[in-house]
Amino acid sequence: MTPFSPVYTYGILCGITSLVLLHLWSLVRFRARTKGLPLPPGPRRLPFVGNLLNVPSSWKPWVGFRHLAQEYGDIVYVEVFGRPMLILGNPDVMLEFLDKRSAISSDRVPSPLIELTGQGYNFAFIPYGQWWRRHRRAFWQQFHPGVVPRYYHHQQSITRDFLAKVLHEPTACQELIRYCLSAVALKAVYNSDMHSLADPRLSVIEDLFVGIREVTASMQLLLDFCPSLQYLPAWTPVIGKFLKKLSASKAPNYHLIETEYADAKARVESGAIDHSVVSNLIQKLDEVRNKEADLMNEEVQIAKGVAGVAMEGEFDLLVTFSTTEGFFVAMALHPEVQRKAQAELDTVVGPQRLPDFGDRDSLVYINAIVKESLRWHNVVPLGVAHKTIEDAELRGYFIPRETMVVPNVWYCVRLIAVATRACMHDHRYYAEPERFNPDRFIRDGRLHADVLDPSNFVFGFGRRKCPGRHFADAGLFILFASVLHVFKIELAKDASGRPVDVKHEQSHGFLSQVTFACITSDALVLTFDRYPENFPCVVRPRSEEAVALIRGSRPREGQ
Ligand code: HEM
Repeated sequence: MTPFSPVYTYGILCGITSLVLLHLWSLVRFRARTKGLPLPPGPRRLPFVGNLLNVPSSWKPWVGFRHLAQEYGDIVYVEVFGRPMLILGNPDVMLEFLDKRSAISSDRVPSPLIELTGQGYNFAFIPYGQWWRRHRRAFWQQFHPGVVPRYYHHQQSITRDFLAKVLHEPTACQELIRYCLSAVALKAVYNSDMHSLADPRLSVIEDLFVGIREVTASMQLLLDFCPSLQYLPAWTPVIGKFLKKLSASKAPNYHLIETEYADAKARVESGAIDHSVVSNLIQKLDEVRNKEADLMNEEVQIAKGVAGVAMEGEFDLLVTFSTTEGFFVAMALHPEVQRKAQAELDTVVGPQRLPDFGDRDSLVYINAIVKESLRWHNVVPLGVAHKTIEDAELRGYFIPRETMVVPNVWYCVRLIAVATRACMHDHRYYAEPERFNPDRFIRDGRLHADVLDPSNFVFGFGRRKCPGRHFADAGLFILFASVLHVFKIELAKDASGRPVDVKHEQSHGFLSQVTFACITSDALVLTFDRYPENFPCVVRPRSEEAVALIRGSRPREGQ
């Protein structure tokens, strides 16, 4: 058969006709699905790659997404390699689609990143369905608002231990924050103690962070849209190095979960009684022990996974850590906020004791600082993407099933937190969001219900909303109140004794950490890093009474 033979030509024509018919047929089917509704507005799509070139892949993609929103509106539709994506840029539309209609918008986009970072056990990334529901239920039973007070004691005593350690070693403040949060999680989840920075589990946790810190939104999108890239060899420029770093987290991750679970199980089986998350889960296994073996195996898997997520689902710890780090930087940059907080603490708590959870309702300004910290340094600027499970209509637009939904939380939090929703349209407020200003949440000496709460956005949406939020919020409260009660947080000094000039920034990763440019007096940029060794804050005790208070506070159990 030559290239010009009739059979050859006929074959080609048949092929082209079939492709055209297939395309027309899928168009007709798509039209039938849309019921005449248009897709949401968005940039023009190119053949095959779609909007690949329009999806922001540069520094801080949430800024790029905001530009798309400014051009196309609150609901922007793009497609990359035929896969649909919706970008929501307005708080009302986020709540409408992801909260109120969460029955259809709570799926996850399968991503190669999950296995690559050793997060296969993490139900945060499991598709919406029965398996996810069983994990979520088991997790919620250990972390709903009714049971979180069970952990207050650990959160409080480990925070006090943190104060003593910072007093002793103020230059290690940043590492001690990581220690404090990891120790609380370890105690609450496995009833296991962590006593110092030398604990080897801390470096395991640090290794976990290495992988996730590498995940930028653009890399995530690239891998999500072209999963086969994960099989590229390690020597491949850029992607190979990225993949290698990700996989460094995998082994330590599983090791930590398995070892801690086995230790906790041995304790439970020896009859020791504690109320840690994992022992509660193991005790619950008794309910299914005599039923089918498969069911039992599944329940063990769920218990391990739930404990693993609560302990170091690398995401949670890093988010809480970055929020706390942002708080320290905010305090150093805003001494007036510190003074106000300390005046409140002096009045409500007084110099004779440290704050505790019983003070929470009276510490209005501290509560506002917690809210403002969550808003100001918004660690998950694009939330965690959801996916739709069926075709939907949103404000007159057709949203196809399997659309990835990205809420640009950074944009909405930056805008709304200045005051009420109406202020989103008020240009006078647009300059304000960069300022750390807890007063924006207070009216007449109380937290004001009309001011939109950042928790409604930074913890995500609907059925996927962060189930660890009450635990995280309690931990942030006790840590911030205790630190401010006894310490002054100041900017570090340069060699000539002048405070370094610090500019707060957000890193461009999926989890956006605190970065800062420290500028010396001769205007030389010292550091501009995501995780600099040079924490630009110095922490010192407020007074001799504060030192006595820290030293006299109750030591932790087991010490
Ligand atoms: C400041 C601290 C925290 C922030 C800002 C935060 C934020 C988030 C966000 C944005 C999501 C995704 C929600 C969505 O898909 O719409 C999430 C999910 C999740 N978070 Fe948190 N989180 C924090 C702390 C924690 C802590 C301490 C824990 C564990 C004790 C935790 C456990 C989880 C879990 C298990 C999920 C997955 C939920 C699911 O997919 O069903 N988080 N979090």
